[in-house]
Amino acid sequence: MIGNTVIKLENVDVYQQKHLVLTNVNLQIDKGEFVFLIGQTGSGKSSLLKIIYGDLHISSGEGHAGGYDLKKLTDKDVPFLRRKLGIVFQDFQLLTDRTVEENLRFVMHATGWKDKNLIADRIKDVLEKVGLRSKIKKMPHELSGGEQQRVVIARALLNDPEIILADEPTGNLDPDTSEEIMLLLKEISRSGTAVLMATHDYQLIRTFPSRIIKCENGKVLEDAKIV
Ligand SMILES: Nc1ncnc2c1ncn2[C@@H]1O[C@H](COP(=O)(O)OP(=O)(O)OP(=O)(O)O)[C@@H](O)[C@H]1O
Repeated sequence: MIGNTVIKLENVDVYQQKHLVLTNVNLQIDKGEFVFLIGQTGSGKSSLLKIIYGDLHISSGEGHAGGYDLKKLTDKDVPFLRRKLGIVFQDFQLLTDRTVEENLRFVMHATGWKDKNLIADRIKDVLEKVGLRSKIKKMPHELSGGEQQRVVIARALLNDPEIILADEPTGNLDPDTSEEIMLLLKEISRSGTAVLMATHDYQLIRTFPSRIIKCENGKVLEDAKIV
């Protein structure tokens, strides 16, 4: 984090291969902010998130995320950058052959945690935060879709990230469960972790008014309105 700023992109062009997806992107997200990211299919939302988590490189412009200079990012830096970013994507699902606790422990080992007691405490901590302390020994298939998504959010919180990047986190959930997940993400942002959430769910945006940015015609627009 630089000052209170978690993400800062200045005049960034976003390419997928040779295809220019977004031009001259300027974006700042501060500690604890909640931001919706909207735009039609193919407008560049995922590409924008990929720039932030180091999956696409910045060729022109300047970018910082989680204290890293994205332009100077090396392959070795990427796992460390991702510890500063909690990633909640539909394709980062739980491992189906192990319990909630084992899923969380797996990530902790992969991100360098060694002390058994600290690991156990942290797992309890994040499950408490998402209201699933009692489900620690359950297998993913024993949980509802909303509960599974809460575990995914708990997993994203393990390394105390500066921001959660969420790509359609309510995409597979019914309206009531979607609202519960939104309430949780809002609460997380209030406690200081910023949230950037890509969504197509305008009803959810109406229910939880927040800053909205929009990918449209190759640009990222601020103060977007939904109709
Ligand atoms: N790996 C890739 N190689 C080449 N072009 C790509 C690649 N991934 C995406 N694109 C192109 O980049 C553009 C932006 O795609 P992106 O996935 O960022 O859109 P999106 O707004 O996230 O869409 P959705 O809402 O469907 O997830 C599209 O034109 C897409 O075809």
